[in-house]
Amino acid sequence: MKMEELRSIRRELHQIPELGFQEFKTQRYLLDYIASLPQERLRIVTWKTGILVFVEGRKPKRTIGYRADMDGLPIQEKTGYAFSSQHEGKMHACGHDFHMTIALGLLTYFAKHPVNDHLLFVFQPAEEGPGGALPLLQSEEFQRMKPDLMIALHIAPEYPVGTIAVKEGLLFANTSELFIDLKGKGGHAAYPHTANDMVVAASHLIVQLQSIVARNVDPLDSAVVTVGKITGGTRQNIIAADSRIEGTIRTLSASSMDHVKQRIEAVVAGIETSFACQATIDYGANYYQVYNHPAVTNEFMAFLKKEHPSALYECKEAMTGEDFGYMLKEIPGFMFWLGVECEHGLHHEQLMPNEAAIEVAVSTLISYIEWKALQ
Ligand SMILES: CC(=O)N[C@@H](CCC[C@H](N)C(=O)O)C(=O)O
Repeated sequence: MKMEELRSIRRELHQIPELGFQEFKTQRYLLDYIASLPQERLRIVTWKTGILVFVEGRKPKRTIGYRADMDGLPIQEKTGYAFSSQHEGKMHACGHDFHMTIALGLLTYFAKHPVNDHLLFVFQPAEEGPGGALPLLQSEEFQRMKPDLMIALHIAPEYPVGTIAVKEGLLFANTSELFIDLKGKGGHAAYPHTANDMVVAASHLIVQLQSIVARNVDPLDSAVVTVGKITGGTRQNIIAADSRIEGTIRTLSASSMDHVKQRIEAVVAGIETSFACQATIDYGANYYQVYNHPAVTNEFMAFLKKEHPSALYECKEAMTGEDFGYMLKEIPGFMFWLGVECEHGLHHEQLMPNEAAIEVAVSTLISYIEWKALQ
Protein backbone atom coordinates (compact mmCIF):
# COMPACT_ATOMS: atom_id res chain seq x y z
CA MET A 1 0.00 0.00 0.00
CA LYS A 2 1.43 3.36 -0.99
CA MET A 3 2.25 6.10 1.50
CA GLU A 4 -0.04 8.54 -0.37
CA GLU A 5 -3.00 6.22 0.21
CA LEU A 6 -2.21 5.91 3.92
CA ARG A 7 -1.80 9.66 4.19
CA SER A 8 -5.14 10.35 2.54
CA ILE A 9 -6.89 7.82 4.83
CA ARG A 10 -5.34 9.53 7.86
CA ARG A 11 -6.46 12.94 6.60
CA GLU A 12 -10.01 11.76 5.93
CA LEU A 13 -10.25 10.22 9.39
CA HIS A 14 -8.73 13.36 10.90
CA GLN A 15 -11.66 15.40 9.58
CA ILE A 16 -14.35 13.36 11.33
CA PRO A 17 -13.36 13.03 15.03
CA GLU A 18 -16.14 11.75 17.26
CA LEU A 19 -16.35 11.22 21.02
CA GLY A 20 -16.50 7.86 22.79
CA PHE A 21 -19.32 5.55 21.62
CA GLN A 22 -20.41 8.16 19.08
CA GLU A 23 -17.95 7.04 16.40
CA PHE A 24 -20.74 6.46 13.83
CA LYS A 25 -19.14 8.18 10.82
CA THR A 26 -15.75 6.71 11.72
CA GLN A 27 -17.25 3.22 11.88
CA ARG A 28 -18.98 3.78 8.51
CA TYR A 29 -15.73 5.04 6.96
CA LEU A 30 -13.80 2.01 8.23
CA LEU A 31 -16.50 -0.48 7.16
CA ASP A 32 -16.62 1.01 3.65
CA TYR A 33 -12.85 0.79 3.37
CA ILE A 34 -12.74 -2.78 4.72
CA ALA A 35 -15.47 -3.78 2.19
CA SER A 36 -13.09 -2.73 -0.61
CA LEU A 37 -10.50 -5.37 0.46
CA PRO A 38 -10.44 -9.00 -0.77
CA GLN A 39 -13.12 -10.64 1.37
CA GLU A 40 -12.22 -14.35 1.06
CA ARG A 41 -10.47 -14.60 4.43
CA LEU A 42 -12.24 -11.82 6.31
CA ARG A 43 -14.97 -12.09 8.92
CA ILE A 44 -16.30 -8.66 9.92
CA VAL A 45 -18.34 -8.11 13.07
CA THR A 46 -19.48 -4.82 14.59
CA TRP A 47 -19.66 -4.22 18.34
CA LYS A 48 -21.37 -0.94 19.32
CA THR A 49 -19.39 1.64 17.29
CA GLY A 50 -16.36 -0.65 17.09
CA ILE A 51 -15.38 -3.28 14.53
CA LEU A 52 -13.65 -6.66 14.73
CA VAL A 53 -12.04 -8.02 11.57
CA PHE A 54 -10.86 -11.62 11.67
CA VAL A 55 -8.38 -12.67 8.98
CA GLU A 56 -8.28 -16.43 8.57
CA GLY A 57 -4.76 -17.83 8.67
CA ARG A 58 -3.32 -20.47 6.33
CA LYS A 59 -2.11 -22.95 8.96
CA PRO A 60 -3.14 -21.35 12.26
CA LYS A 61 -1.42 -22.10 15.56
CA ARG A 62 -2.73 -18.98 17.27
CA THR A 63 -4.60 -15.71 16.76
CA ILE A 64 -2.57 -12.50 16.83
CA GLY A 65 -4.65 -9.44 17.81
CA TYR A 66 -3.96 -5.84 16.85
CA ARG A 67 -5.93 -3.02 18.45
CA ALA A 68 -6.53 0.58 17.30
CA ASP A 69 -8.65 3.10 19.21
CA MET A 70 -11.16 5.25 17.34
CA ASP A 71 -12.36 8.27 19.35
CA GLY A 72 -11.36 11.92 19.34
CA LEU A 73 -11.31 14.56 22.10
CA PRO A 74 -13.49 17.58 22.92
CA ILE A 75 -10.85 20.08 21.71
CA GLN A 76 -11.24 22.90 19.16
CA GLU A 77 -8.50 22.22 16.62
CA LYS A 78 -5.99 24.99 15.90
CA THR A 79 -3.51 23.24 13.60
CA GLY A 80 -4.41 25.28 10.53
CA TYR A 81 -4.41 22.04 8.48
CA ALA A 82 -6.34 22.20 5.19
CA PHE A 83 -7.81 18.87 6.40
CA SER A 84 -8.73 20.12 9.89
CA SER A 85 -11.61 18.65 11.84
CA GLN A 86 -15.02 19.30 10.31
CA HIS A 87 -16.62 18.65 13.68
CA GLU A 88 -16.82 21.83 15.75
CA GLY A 89 -15.10 21.42 19.13
CA LYS A 90 -13.76 17.93 18.40
CA MET A 91 -10.30 16.86 17.34
CA HIS A 92 -8.10 13.81 16.88
CA ALA A 93 -5.62 15.26 19.37
CA CYS A 94 -4.39 11.92 20.71
CA GLY A 95 -3.40 10.31 17.41
CA HIS A 96 -6.25 7.83 17.07
CA ASP A 97 -6.49 8.84 13.37
CA PHE A 98 -2.89 7.55 13.05
CA HIS A 99 -3.70 4.41 15.04
CA MET A 100 -6.66 3.52 12.78
CA THR A 101 -4.70 4.28 9.59
CA ILE A 102 -1.84 2.01 10.66
CA ALA A 103 -4.34 -0.76 11.47
CA LEU A 104 -5.94 -0.36 8.03
CA GLY A 105 -2.48 -0.46 6.41
CA LEU A 106 -1.78 -3.76 8.17
CA LEU A 107 -5.21 -5.19 7.44
CA THR A 108 -4.89 -4.28 3.73
CA TYR A 109 -1.59 -6.11 3.53
CA PHE A 110 -2.69 -9.22 5.42
CA ALA A 111 -6.04 -9.51 3.59
CA LYS A 112 -3.90 -9.94 0.45
CA HIS A 113 -0.95 -11.79 2.01
CA PRO A 114 -2.34 -13.99 4.80
CA VAL A 115 0.11 -15.50 7.28
CA ASN A 116 -0.12 -18.90 8.95
CA ASP A 117 -1.77 -17.55 12.08
CA HIS A 118 -5.21 -16.02 12.31
CA LEU A 119 -5.21 -12.25 12.85
CA LEU A 120 -7.82 -10.15 14.63
CA PHE A 121 -7.98 -6.40 13.99
CA VAL A 122 -9.82 -4.59 16.77
CA PHE A 123 -11.14 -1.08 16.10
CA GLN A 124 -12.10 -0.02 19.61
CA PRO A 125 -14.32 2.92 20.56
CA ALA A 126 -14.12 5.24 23.57
CA GLU A 127 -10.51 4.99 24.73
CA GLU A 128 -10.53 8.59 25.99
CA GLY A 129 -13.64 7.80 27.97
CA PRO A 130 -15.73 6.20 29.25
CA GLY A 131 -13.57 3.22 28.18
CA GLY A 132 -14.41 0.76 25.40
CA ALA A 133 -11.71 -1.87 25.98
CA LEU A 134 -13.21 -3.55 29.05
CA PRO A 135 -16.79 -4.02 27.75
CA LEU A 136 -15.42 -5.03 24.33
CA LEU A 137 -13.12 -7.60 25.96
CA GLN A 138 -16.10 -9.01 27.86
CA SER A 139 -18.37 -9.10 24.80
CA GLU A 140 -19.45 -12.38 23.19
CA GLU A 141 -18.18 -11.09 19.84
CA PHE A 142 -14.63 -10.63 21.15
CA GLN A 143 -14.59 -13.78 23.29
CA ARG A 144 -15.55 -15.85 20.23
CA MET A 145 -12.42 -14.70 18.36
CA LYS A 146 -10.23 -14.01 21.39
CA PRO A 147 -6.55 -13.62 20.39
CA ASP A 148 -3.64 -15.37 22.09
CA LEU A 149 -1.47 -12.27 21.74
CA MET A 150 -2.44 -8.57 21.69
CA ILE A 151 -0.45 -5.68 20.21
CA ALA A 152 -1.15 -1.93 20.14
CA LEU A 153 0.77 1.29 19.70
CA HIS A 154 0.40 4.92 20.73
CA ILE A 155 1.93 7.89 18.97
CA ALA A 156 4.60 9.81 20.89
CA PRO A 157 5.36 13.42 19.86
CA GLU A 158 8.57 13.48 21.91
CA TYR A 159 10.45 10.78 19.96
CA PRO A 160 12.02 10.99 16.46
CA VAL A 161 9.91 9.66 13.60
CA GLY A 162 9.73 5.90 13.54
CA THR A 163 11.21 5.32 16.99
CA ILE A 164 9.67 2.33 18.74
CA ALA A 165 9.89 3.08 22.44
CA VAL A 166 8.99 0.15 24.62
CA LYS A 167 9.82 -1.71 27.81
CA GLU A 168 8.73 -4.89 29.53
CA GLY A 169 6.43 -4.57 32.55
CA LEU A 170 4.72 -1.32 33.48
CA LEU A 171 4.40 1.10 30.55
CA PHE A 172 1.36 3.25 31.46
CA ALA A 173 -0.19 4.16 34.82
CA ASN A 174 -3.40 3.23 36.61
CA THR A 175 -5.88 6.05 36.02
CA SER A 176 -9.11 7.26 37.48
CA GLU A 177 -11.22 10.18 36.40
CA LEU A 178 -12.27 12.54 39.19
CA PHE A 179 -15.43 14.66 39.35
CA ILE A 180 -16.25 16.63 42.50
CA ASP A 181 -19.45 18.65 42.82
CA LEU A 182 -19.75 21.25 45.58
CA LYS A 183 -23.13 22.62 46.67
CA GLY A 184 -23.36 25.66 48.98
CA LYS A 185 -25.58 28.71 49.17
CA GLY A 186 -25.68 31.49 46.58
CA GLY A 187 -26.30 35.15 47.27
CA HIS A 188 -25.56 38.79 46.51
CA ALA A 189 -21.85 39.58 45.97
CA ALA A 190 -22.08 42.36 48.57
CA TYR A 191 -23.39 40.01 51.33
CA PRO A 192 -20.82 37.18 51.55
CA HIS A 193 -21.71 36.48 55.20
CA THR A 194 -25.20 35.30 54.15
CA ALA A 195 -23.91 32.79 51.56
CA ASN A 196 -21.52 29.80 51.24
CA ASP A 197 -19.33 30.61 48.27
CA MET A 198 -18.52 27.52 46.17
CA VAL A 199 -15.94 29.35 44.01
CA VAL A 200 -13.87 29.99 47.13
CA ALA A 201 -14.48 26.42 48.37
CA ALA A 202 -13.38 24.98 45.00
CA SER A 203 -10.25 27.16 45.04
CA HIS A 204 -9.25 25.85 48.48
CA LEU A 205 -10.04 22.31 47.42
CA ILE A 206 -7.84 22.52 44.30
CA VAL A 207 -4.89 23.82 46.33
CA GLN A 208 -5.38 21.13 48.99
CA LEU A 209 -5.57 18.39 46.35
CA GLN A 210 -2.03 19.34 45.29
CA SER A 211 -0.79 18.53 48.79
CA ILE A 212 -1.75 14.84 48.40
CA VAL A 213 1.03 14.00 45.95
CA ALA A 214 3.46 16.34 47.73
CA ARG A 215 2.75 15.14 51.29
CA ASN A 216 0.96 11.77 51.26
CA VAL A 217 2.62 9.76 48.49
CA ASP A 218 6.01 8.16 49.09
CA PRO A 219 8.51 10.31 47.16
CA LEU A 220 9.98 7.11 45.73
CA ASP A 221 6.58 6.17 44.35
CA SER A 222 4.84 8.47 41.81
CA ALA A 223 1.35 9.85 41.44
CA VAL A 224 -0.45 12.67 39.67
CA VAL A 225 -3.62 14.55 40.58
CA THR A 226 -4.50 16.96 37.77
CA VAL A 227 -7.55 19.22 37.74
CA GLY A 228 -8.26 19.97 34.10
CA LYS A 229 -11.52 21.87 34.40
CA ILE A 230 -13.40 24.00 36.95
CA THR A 231 -16.86 25.44 36.57
CA GLY A 232 -19.06 27.35 38.96
CA GLY A 233 -21.29 30.35 39.43
CA THR A 234 -23.41 32.31 37.03
CA ARG A 235 -22.18 35.91 36.96
CA GLN A 236 -19.51 38.25 38.37
CA ASN A 237 -21.68 39.78 41.11
CA ILE A 238 -23.48 36.65 42.27
CA ILE A 239 -21.97 34.37 44.88
CA ALA A 240 -21.77 30.87 43.40
CA ALA A 241 -24.00 28.22 44.94
CA ASP A 242 -22.33 25.43 42.93
CA SER A 243 -18.97 24.48 41.53
CA ARG A 244 -17.53 21.44 39.83
CA ILE A 245 -13.98 20.20 39.55
CA GLU A 246 -12.99 17.69 36.85
CA GLY A 247 -9.66 15.93 36.91
CA THR A 248 -7.74 12.71 36.77
CA ILE A 249 -5.61 10.62 39.12
CA ARG A 250 -2.56 8.62 37.97
CA THR A 251 -0.59 6.09 40.03
CA LEU A 252 1.98 3.39 39.42
CA SER A 253 0.09 0.78 41.45
CA ALA A 254 -3.48 -0.12 42.34
CA SER A 255 -2.67 0.25 46.07
CA SER A 256 -1.39 3.83 45.57
CA MET A 257 -4.61 4.59 43.70
CA ASP A 258 -6.64 3.45 46.75
CA HIS A 259 -4.43 5.54 49.03
CA VAL A 260 -4.76 8.71 46.88
CA LYS A 261 -8.54 8.25 46.71
CA GLN A 262 -8.75 7.92 50.52
CA ARG A 263 -6.78 11.15 50.89
CA ILE A 264 -9.02 12.93 48.35
CA GLU A 265 -12.08 11.82 50.35
CA ALA A 266 -10.52 13.15 53.58
CA VAL A 267 -9.65 16.51 51.99
CA VAL A 268 -13.15 16.82 50.50
CA ALA A 269 -14.72 16.02 53.91
CA GLY A 270 -12.61 18.84 55.38
CA ILE A 271 -13.87 21.28 52.73
CA GLU A 272 -17.47 20.25 53.52
CA THR A 273 -16.90 21.14 57.17
CA SER A 274 -14.99 24.37 56.65
CA PHE A 275 -17.28 25.76 53.94
CA ALA A 276 -20.58 24.33 55.22
CA CYS A 277 -21.33 22.72 51.90
CA GLN A 278 -22.19 19.31 50.47
CA ALA A 279 -19.73 17.53 48.23
CA THR A 280 -20.10 14.50 46.01
CA ILE A 281 -17.23 12.57 44.44
CA ASP A 282 -17.56 10.51 41.28
CA TYR A 283 -14.53 8.56 40.03
CA GLY A 284 -15.88 8.13 36.47
CA ALA A 285 -13.85 5.76 34.35
CA ASN A 286 -10.91 3.84 35.86
CA TYR A 287 -8.24 2.23 33.65
CA TYR A 288 -5.99 -0.61 34.68
CA GLN A 289 -2.26 -0.08 34.12
CA VAL A 290 -0.65 -1.10 30.83
CA TYR A 291 1.68 -3.92 31.81
CA ASN A 292 3.71 -5.38 28.94
CA HIS A 293 4.10 -9.15 29.17
CA PRO A 294 7.84 -9.60 29.87
CA ALA A 295 8.57 -12.64 27.66
CA VAL A 296 6.54 -11.47 24.67
CA THR A 297 7.89 -7.90 24.91
CA ASN A 298 11.48 -9.07 25.20
CA GLU A 299 10.97 -11.24 22.15
CA PHE A 300 9.62 -8.19 20.23
CA MET A 301 12.57 -6.09 21.40
CA ALA A 302 15.04 -8.80 20.36
CA PHE A 303 13.34 -8.91 16.94
CA LEU A 304 13.69 -5.12 16.59
CA LYS A 305 17.30 -5.18 17.74
CA LYS A 306 18.07 -7.65 14.95
CA GLU A 307 15.83 -6.41 12.13
CA HIS A 308 15.29 -2.68 12.82
CA PRO A 309 18.04 -1.77 15.31
CA SER A 310 17.84 1.99 14.84
CA ALA A 311 14.10 2.04 15.66
CA LEU A 312 14.33 0.51 19.14
CA TYR A 313 14.49 2.68 22.24
CA GLU A 314 14.04 1.24 25.71
CA CYS A 315 11.92 3.83 27.49
CA LYS A 316 10.66 4.46 31.02
CA GLU A 317 7.06 4.11 32.15
CA ALA A 318 4.73 7.13 31.72
CA MET A 319 1.78 8.55 33.66
CA THR A 320 -0.51 8.31 30.65
CA GLY A 321 -3.39 5.86 30.85
CA GLU A 322 -4.86 3.46 28.31
CA ASP A 323 -7.76 1.07 28.57
CA PHE A 324 -5.69 -1.36 26.48
CA GLY A 325 -4.34 -2.25 29.95
CA TYR A 326 -7.51 -4.34 30.46
CA MET A 327 -6.71 -6.39 27.35
CA LEU A 328 -3.14 -6.98 28.51
CA LYS A 329 -4.43 -8.04 31.93
CA GLU A 330 -6.15 -10.99 30.25
CA ILE A 331 -4.07 -11.62 27.12
CA PRO A 332 -0.25 -11.63 26.84
CA GLY A 333 1.06 -8.85 24.64
CA PHE A 334 2.48 -5.37 24.57
CA MET A 335 1.96 -1.74 23.69
CA PHE A 336 4.67 0.57 22.39
CA TRP A 337 5.18 4.25 21.67
CA LEU A 338 5.64 5.24 18.03
CA GLY A 339 7.77 8.37 17.54
CA VAL A 340 5.98 11.04 15.46
CA GLU A 341 8.28 13.94 16.39
CA CYS A 342 6.33 17.19 16.59
CA GLU A 343 6.35 20.36 18.64
CA HIS A 344 3.08 20.01 20.55
CA GLY A 345 2.19 17.11 22.80
CA LEU A 346 -0.80 14.78 23.08
CA HIS A 347 -4.13 16.49 23.87
CA HIS A 348 -2.83 19.80 22.41
CA GLU A 349 -4.98 21.81 19.98
CA GLN A 350 -2.00 22.05 17.62
CA LEU A 351 -0.85 18.42 17.68
CA MET A 352 0.67 17.79 14.22
CA PRO A 353 2.30 14.35 14.20
CA ASN A 354 4.70 13.59 11.36
CA GLU A 355 2.89 11.35 8.87
CA ALA A 356 6.12 9.63 7.80
CA ALA A 357 5.81 7.54 10.98
CA ILE A 358 2.74 5.76 9.56
CA GLU A 359 4.72 3.95 6.88
CA VAL A 360 7.47 3.01 9.34
CA ALA A 361 4.91 1.52 11.73
CA VAL A 362 3.13 -0.43 8.99
CA SER A 363 6.31 -1.90 7.53
CA THR A 364 7.84 -2.74 10.93
CA LEU A 365 4.67 -4.42 12.15
CA ILE A 366 4.23 -6.36 8.92
CA SER A 367 7.72 -7.78 9.30
CA TYR A 368 7.18 -8.56 12.99
CA ILE A 369 3.79 -10.26 12.46
CA GLU A 370 5.13 -12.27 9.50
CA TRP A 371 8.06 -13.42 11.65
CA LYS A 372 5.90 -14.15 14.71
CA ALA A 373 3.43 -16.19 12.65
CA LEU A 374 6.29 -18.53 11.68
CA GLN A 375 7.36 -19.21 15.28
C1 LIG B 1 -2.67 8.07 25.99
C2 LIG B 1 -3.64 8.97 26.66
O1 LIG B 1 -3.49 10.18 26.58
N1 LIG B 1 -4.66 8.40 27.32
C3 LIG B 1 -5.59 9.12 28.12
C4 LIG B 1 -6.58 8.17 28.74
C5 LIG B 1 -7.73 8.85 29.44
C6 LIG B 1 -8.14 8.21 30.72
C7 LIG B 1 -9.29 8.87 31.43
N2 LIG B 1 -10.25 9.51 30.59
C8 LIG B 1 -8.72 9.86 32.43
O2 LIG B 1 -8.67 11.06 32.15
O3 LIG B 1 -8.35 9.44 33.53
C9 LIG B 1 -4.84 9.90 29.21
O4 LIG B 1 -5.35 10.97 29.60
O5 LIG B 1 -3.78 9.46 29.67
